[in-house]
Amino acid sequence: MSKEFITFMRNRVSQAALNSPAPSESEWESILSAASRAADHGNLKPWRFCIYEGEGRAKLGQIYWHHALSEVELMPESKEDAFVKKAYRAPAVLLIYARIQDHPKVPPIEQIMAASAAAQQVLLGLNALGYGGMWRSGPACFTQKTKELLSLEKNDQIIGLIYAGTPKEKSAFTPEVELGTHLKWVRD
Ligand SMILES: Cc1cc2nc3c(=O)[nH]c(=O)nc-3n(C[C@H](O)[C@H](O)[C@H](O)COP(=O)(O)O)c2cc1C
Repeated sequence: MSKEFITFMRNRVSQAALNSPAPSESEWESILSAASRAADHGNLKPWRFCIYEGEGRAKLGQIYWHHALSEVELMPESKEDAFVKKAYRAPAVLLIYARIQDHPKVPPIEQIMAASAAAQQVLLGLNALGYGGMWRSGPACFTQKTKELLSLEKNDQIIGLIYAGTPKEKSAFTPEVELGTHLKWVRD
């Protein structure tokens, strides 16, 4: 099992092209429970999850659109559809954000790291159940305007959106891994 698990992690790939079905409610619960075992300094559990699916994605699409309206002067109304459609790139979209607490020993960056670790666990969990996922972000993830539109708190930090569903095609390739220049041993 341990060797298989290493191979499974080694060969993980993102999937941009995703169809229905997305994970069921109980599958999401098991993925997100497993993701909630991410490393977490101070046991703060800073990750928060919100799943948009079905027509719920229209709400997310409207957030993309209203964010764009707030950023671009004279944005033509005709562009609304294109922004809303982004939320429909997959049958489900998981928003992950970190709820940052003031803590004497755990600075915000560590809370963001813990929530990011949870996001990576989500990707693995999706693949483990036969689903595909793609972690996306973009400048809109890092503005106060988006937080307002999502009714998040001022100090919350968006980690990203994981688009989830069933891969349109099974990935046949083994991703390249270049460890050489990323690893140094210090032994004496
Ligand atoms: C924090 C974060 C944000 C990302 N945002 C985007 C994005 O907005 N658009 C995109 O195409 N890929 C984005 N990616 C990269 C993809 O999720 C994916 O990792 C990349 O396409 C490489 O594919 P692979 O995971 O199969 O190696 C992001 C990755 C991370 C970790």
